[in-house]
Amino acid sequence: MTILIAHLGPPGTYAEQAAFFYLNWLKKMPGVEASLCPYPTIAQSLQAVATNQAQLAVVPVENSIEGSVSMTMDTLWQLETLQIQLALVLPISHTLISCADSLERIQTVYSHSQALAQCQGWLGQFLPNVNLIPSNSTAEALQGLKQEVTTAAIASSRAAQLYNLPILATGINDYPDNCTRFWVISHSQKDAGVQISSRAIAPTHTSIAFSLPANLPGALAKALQVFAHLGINLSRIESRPTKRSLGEYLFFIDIEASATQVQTALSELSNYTEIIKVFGSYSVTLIDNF
Ligand SMILES: O=C(O)C(=O)C[C@]1(C(=O)O)C=C[C@@H](O)C=C1
Repeated sequence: MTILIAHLGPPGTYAEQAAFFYLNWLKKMPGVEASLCPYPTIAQSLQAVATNQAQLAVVPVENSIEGSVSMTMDTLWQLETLQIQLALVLPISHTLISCADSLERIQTVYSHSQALAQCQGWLGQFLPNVNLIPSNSTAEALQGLKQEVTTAAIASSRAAQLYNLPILATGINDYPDNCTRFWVISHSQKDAGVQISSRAIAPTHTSIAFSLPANLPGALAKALQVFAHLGINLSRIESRPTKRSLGEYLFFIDIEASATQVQTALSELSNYTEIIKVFGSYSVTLIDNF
């Protein structure tokens, strides 16, 4: 069987780069066949796994400059059956790609909203008067550049090469150590083979999310104290609207331990929460060979 890996497309996105790294890693295993499968949105990549069109999805979760990728968190909460297998950290270096012969000629810049935000200081300094237009992905933003010389896009130098487009400026992200964390996601019950391949490395992190039974003083503090009392470190906490009513939130938490190590904490946590979802335990790998 060929393992299909869903990712945000078209070819040339950072998500494809992370998925490609994982594909090469999987292919080193005897008898494993795998190929990449681009989808127009992050939500559709995750839905592809939930509906068994693909066995894995590689999706962005968090960026060191701009923070969480809300589409990933919201979709993971909504889809019941997904599980994180592995985290991949990809260094991100953005380039300005355009057929214009100088910055002065550029009127419009397209890119994924995360990439536009990661370069907002540079854009403010060098292209203060252009229209900034968000696209579904950095690679999608490259479509149409050859026809329209007053436009530019922010994407990777790899994407520029792939589509044979000229680079006008490199390293335009506002902070040089820019990196994005991706999750490799599988179906929770299926594809034991895929799960085992990622589990060869001992899990170091567990990601969960929960809602609270009522918006009362100390409700979140009581839930978090469970971890504090047991001496368990959290590496991230994010809130997202429940979408049920204004001011009501879901809390997404990354715990620095595997689910088996924090079993007591998770069962105690259920006393203070409404719904808890455990998204999985996994290890973190840095992609440094691109
Ligand atoms: O548009 C892409 O190339 C993506 O892979 C998406 C994405 C993101 O959603 O954060 C991934 C990495 C970068 O942070 C910029 C954009």
